[in-house]
Amino acid sequence: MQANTLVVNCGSSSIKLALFDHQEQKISSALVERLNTADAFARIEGIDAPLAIEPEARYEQALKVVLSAFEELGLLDSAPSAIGHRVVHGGETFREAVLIDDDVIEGIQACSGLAPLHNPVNLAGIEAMRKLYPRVPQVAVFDTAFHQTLPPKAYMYAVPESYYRDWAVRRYGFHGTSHYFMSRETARRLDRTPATTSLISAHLGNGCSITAIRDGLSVDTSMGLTPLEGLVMGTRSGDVDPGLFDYLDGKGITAAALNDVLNQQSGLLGLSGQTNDMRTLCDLADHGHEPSRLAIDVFCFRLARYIGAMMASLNRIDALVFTGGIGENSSRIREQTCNHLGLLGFELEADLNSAHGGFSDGIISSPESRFPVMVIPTNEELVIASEAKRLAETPTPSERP
Ligand SMILES: Nc1ncnc2c1ncn2[C@@H]1O[C@H](COP(=O)(O)OP(=O)(O)O)[C@@H](O)[C@H]1O
Ligand SMILES: CC(=O)OP(=O)(O)O
Ligand SMILES: [Mg+2]
Repeated sequence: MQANTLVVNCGSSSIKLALFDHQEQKISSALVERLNTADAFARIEGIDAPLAIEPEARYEQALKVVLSAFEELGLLDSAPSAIGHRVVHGGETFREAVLIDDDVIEGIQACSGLAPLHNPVNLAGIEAMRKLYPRVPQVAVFDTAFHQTLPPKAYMYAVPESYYRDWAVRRYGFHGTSHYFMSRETARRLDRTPATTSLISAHLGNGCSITAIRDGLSVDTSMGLTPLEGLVMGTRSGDVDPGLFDYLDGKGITAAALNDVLNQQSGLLGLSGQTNDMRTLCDLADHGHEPSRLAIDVFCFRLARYIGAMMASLNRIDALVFTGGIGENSSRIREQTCNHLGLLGFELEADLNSAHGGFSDGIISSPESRFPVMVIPTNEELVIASEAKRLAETPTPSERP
């Protein structure tokens, strides 16, 4: 079976690829890891042997290796008909997915300062794919797009209003493609329409964010101007007192240096001193490593506080939904978080929560719970593929009759 749409998600040290057919069924996926190091490798779903990637390979070289393997396996014709890229920050310029041209690339570059860990590498992937497939329509799908419906009371910071007017300082929110998928999939599973479904969506991966979705629209979210605000994450601190910047400036740590620390050396890694990986952290805590236990406690408590906060934006809750690597796989994190929320009426059913060694898919709350709690695996790739296909098939103004 040959692919129609290719989805590319370039991270700082990894590339995730997915191939979809004409019916939007996934036919394969691949993951490149440890990019820019001597032990870079790629793996294609269902194939045991890893593909060798040259040491210190850049995006284009790594992509070529995977794409040739897809071709050899008969999964990809000489070229796909559309390519969809995940782009993290679209600022106020991009309110929805767009076909990529030189102006779009410039627009994405202009937003790079607001997502320095993400946008430059997303662009590296776009540039590489444009070189490899110059004639294939390529589409950018933004993490920020779904949050364009936030009301001003949720997106404005209480700072001088001119910061918004002059410098576009506001909450943008991220992981929008995942939260959008959650809103549609939750509605489908509850036999409702998206426009009548309200939920709290907790996306817990390496980056973590939570969104209040009212009648299918994002109305509040924990990430802000950049993907640093909000929940505790793998290496990101989430919320801190902004007074920290001046205080540590007095100790010789500049704002730029502190920003790097808060993005790359904080969160679970900073608190535990060991790892940003939640699975490893849970093992360490089980073996009595106190800093790891503390990191988990801070993670769950912050998350519980945010679940409470998101209720202020909703007039009904059809479900609290967990997703992302941690949300989908860690019964322990879901349990510890919901244990803070008894007063609000969230109650898990232990057997449902811990079925399948932690991995869950479906309802995990008890019949007594005031609100259903669910686990739903996210599928950002599917949303990106369907946006890419839709835009690639939309006639451009010059093609319209
Ligand atoms: N069984 C598990 N228990 C706890 N954490 C897990 C488990 N499986 C995966 N995770 C965690 O999920 C996180 C990665 O989430 P994922 O959504 O795959 O990341 P990314 O944001 O890179 O897509 C890691 O912290 C990993 O340890
Ligand atoms: C925006 C963001 O945090 O993305 P990720 O989870 O991929 O780091
Ligand atoms: Mg992710």
